[in-house]
Parts: sequence; structure tokens; C-alpha cells
Amino acid sequence: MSASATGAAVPVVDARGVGKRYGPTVALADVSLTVHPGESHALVGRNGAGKSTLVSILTGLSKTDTGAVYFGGEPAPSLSKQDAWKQRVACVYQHAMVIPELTVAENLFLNRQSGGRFAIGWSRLRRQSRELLDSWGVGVDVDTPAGELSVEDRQFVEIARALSYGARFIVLDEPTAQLDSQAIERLFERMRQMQDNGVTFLFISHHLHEVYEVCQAVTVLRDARHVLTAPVAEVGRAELVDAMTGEKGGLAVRDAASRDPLAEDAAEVLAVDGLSGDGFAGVSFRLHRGEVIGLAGSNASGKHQVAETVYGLRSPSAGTITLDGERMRPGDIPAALRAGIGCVPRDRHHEGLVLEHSIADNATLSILDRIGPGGIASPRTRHAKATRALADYDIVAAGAEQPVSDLSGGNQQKVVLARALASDPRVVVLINPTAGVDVKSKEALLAVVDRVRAEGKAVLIVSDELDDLRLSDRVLVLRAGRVVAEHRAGWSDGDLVADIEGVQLGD
Ligand SMILES: Nc1ncnc2c1ncn2[C@@H]1O[C@H](COP(=O)(O)OP(=O)(O)OP(=O)(O)O)[C@@H](O)[C@H]1O
Repeated sequence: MSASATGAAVPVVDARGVGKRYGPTVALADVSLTVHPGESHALVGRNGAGKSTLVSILTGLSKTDTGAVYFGGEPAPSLSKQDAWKQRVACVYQHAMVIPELTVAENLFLNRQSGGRFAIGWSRLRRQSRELLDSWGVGVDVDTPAGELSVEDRQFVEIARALSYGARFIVLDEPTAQLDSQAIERLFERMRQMQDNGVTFLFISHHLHEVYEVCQAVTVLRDARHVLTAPVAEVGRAELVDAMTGEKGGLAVRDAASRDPLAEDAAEVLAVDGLSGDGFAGVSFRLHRGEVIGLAGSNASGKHQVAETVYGLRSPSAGTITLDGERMRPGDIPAALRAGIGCVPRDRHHEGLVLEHSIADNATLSILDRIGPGGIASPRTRHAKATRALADYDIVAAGAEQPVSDLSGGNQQKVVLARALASDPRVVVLINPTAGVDVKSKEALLAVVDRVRAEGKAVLIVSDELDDLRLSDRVLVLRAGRVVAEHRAGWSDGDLVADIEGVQLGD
């Protein structure tokens, strides 16, 4: 008897016994996933567990080796029928899938065949776009070039585009990774509204509290296998982490308040004085050996720009940066690297990694001049360094020679951190260092940062995540480009968040 005959709703999507290999790597083994209409279903697992691979199969980007996928009880279309896939499902990725030079309206409707021809005139195209966005409560101007949209608005335009094709099943792949807390709240509110109007979501996130906030069901993958599906209300956070890791035991996130305070006579390493630039002004702080300073604030606070100016990506309009008594050359990344500044940049794809190169190449890129004469290191030396990095940074990979493009997102991020620290820098600038990294690996990465701090490095961390900031001796809060508050280790989450958002507690 079919599900509909029994009265139970037919699943929006039903993946049965799905298997997928990439060469010797088993990415999915006999994985099943059933998503019911109108729910938000979380898909969680450690880096490399197989989440993105499953999404690529559910969205018609890759083919299963074994098993099958059903939408509304019907077998999935063949991969060649991309229009049929678009009517069933869409995935909104962290990286924009819109054409930045085109307006929102053009992105929504251009090249859409209507009755077999490119039939839409400009005014009609704009009107249809406006109607579409209005009907889903998306308040974005249709004439804005897509490249000028905030990440948040761009995601909604992509969701609206998917809905306009008829899809009512949307995969959100780490949608909150680049959003600040207020934008995350708005995203969740809109998700709830869309759910009320019949949209079903598959929600991928490494932030487990978000799963509890916005999802009703959760599926855990571990090492390419399905390990658990349950109503969110029936699994506690500890149980969820245990299911992801396959071991018992909670998480231990380090806190600067639990270590000895910084010695009074710790040597000053970095002095930032009256630094101003695009989006920030008059920022000053001192960073000492063995000290961690956190920069917090909304995405519009200027915190990223301050850090990017310190490591040489941006030139300041005023002020100075002094490293061990020497004035830094403004806006010069190679000079900053030579002077002893290592960095994890904000965008690992554009500034961080050479994707088609191996882990060994990427992890040693910053130290070629040190490990080989004339900047040419023997493959054996590079291989040995990178193999060590795989263990040190908990990177899931087939080996050091694997291209970085083959790694899961979180594991790519670990390679970026390995590279930043490989050069034995005096100052480490980390921007969202644990972005896309699973809860357990996050603990390992933060432990590495804490270790290099204990060895005497000075660390500047910019992050949206309170857990990343817990290592900090002091957290400076920026708002509208200025430092507005300083919190010493031991701060309460509520106080810090209130300062970040600029609200008085009790508002
Ligand atoms: N194109 C590819 N070639 C080779 N191996 C791949 C490829 N894509 C994924 N893999 C491997 O398949 C496994 C599953 O990767 P996947 O990207 O699905 O993990 P994930 O759960 O999405 O991880 P993350 O949380 O880090 O995004 C990993 O071991 C990964 O290295």
C-alpha cells in the first residue's frame, strides 16, 4: 500500500540506500533520508561525513552509485533533465549562485523560456520579479545589481528563484555561516513563514543550537553512514554530538578565564595606533606575546577590515601598525608575512587556497623559502610537513597529495589554518577560523591556537562565534567602525552580545 493510501503524507524526498564513491573514498554508504512535507530537517555530521555529497545527489548534480532518490513518491528525473530537477529542489549555497553584474530581476527571470521562446519583456520581467518577491515577503529592490546584495538578501533571491520554478523543497547549505546574529534571526523568521506556506527545508549547519531553533527533525551522518534520524525535541545536544563523533563525552571549549592572566611584563609585539580605513576609524590596541585579543561586532562593524589591514590586505587611510618596534608597510601582504604575520583570511576560496593544488602544496605555500633553497622544497619535505599537518589539524583526507578541491569544506578550512601557522609567525590574525568546521574539530583547532599562544605568539581573532572568542584575554567590540567596549576574559555571553548588538540588557 502506498503512503498516500494509508493516509500518511508522501515524503517530499526519500533517498533510499544511497552509495557514492570518489575513487578510493567512500563518501556515502547505504544512506537513507526521508524528509516530510512542511518540516525543516537538519542534516548534521562532522567534516567529511558526506553531507555535501548527499546534497549533490538530492539536487541532481551527481549520480548515485547505488540506491535511488524519490520526490513525492516518484523516481528522481535523470541527470540530463535539469529543468525537471529545478521544479523539485534547489540548494542555496554559501557561495553566490547569482550573476553579480545582472540585476535581481534579470537573475530571477532572464533566459527563462516561456512557451518555447525568450518571451519576457523588460517591464514584464521587473513586474514579475516584484510580484514573486512580494508574494514570499522578500523585500529586495529588483533593480539592484545582484553583486551589491547582502549575503542575506542574496540568499532570499536564490530561494525565491527556486520557488518560482515550482520547487517547494529547498536545501540550505550552511546558510548562517556568513550572517551576523540579527541576520540569522531574520533568516529563521522567514524560514518559518515559508514553512507555513508549504516550503520544506533541509538545513545544514555546524551550529547545533540553530538546529534546535529552527528544525523539527534531524539526521546525523557519520563516516559516510546514516546513524540517526529523530524529532529534534527527542535528542539532546550531548546525544547529537555523541552521534556525530561516535564517542561519548561532551565538548571542552577553552576559556581564557581559566588560565593564568597574562604576565605584567609580557613583551609588546603589535601596536595598532589610531588606525582608520574603509569602514573603521581611530582603532588602537596593543597585543603582547602570549596574548589573544578578540574583535567582535556585526558584519557592518568594521571588525574584518581592521584585521585585514593588520595583515596587509587593505591600506589604512590613517594610523600605524608597528610590529616589534618596526613600522609595517601598509597594504603589503608579502611584507607582513616576511615580518612574521600569519593569517587565516575571511574568504578561503579567494584569498586562502589554491584549490587544484595538493594539501602538501597549500600547507607549505607560506614556508617554501624556509624548507628549501631558493623557495623550492623537495617533494619529500613538503610531503612530510603536510602529513604531519593532517594529524595535527585533524584533516580528513586520503593523503597529503590529495587536491584541496577534493576535501570537504571544513577540511579545507583546516588546511588554511595549517598554512597560517606553518610559517611560525609572531602574530597570527584569524578571521572566522572555525567557519564550516564541525563541533569536535573546532575544539581541536582552538586547542592548536591555544597551544601557539602558550608558546608566545600573539593572536588576533575576529569571529562571529562566541566559542572562538573564549580564548581571548580581551574582546574589543566594534560598532560602526569604532571600538565601543572592551570585555576581559570571563565575560558573560549576554553582556557581550548586548554590546555587539548595541542594546541595553533589559531592553
Ligand atoms: N570531488 C571529490 N573527489 C574526491 N573526494 C571527494 C570529492 N568530493 C567529496 N569527496 C570526499 O567525500 C567525503 C565526503 O565529503 P563531503 O563534502 O560530502 O563532506 P561534508 O559532510 O559535506 O563535510 P563538511 O562539513 O566539511 O562540508 C570526504 O572524504 C571528501 O574528501
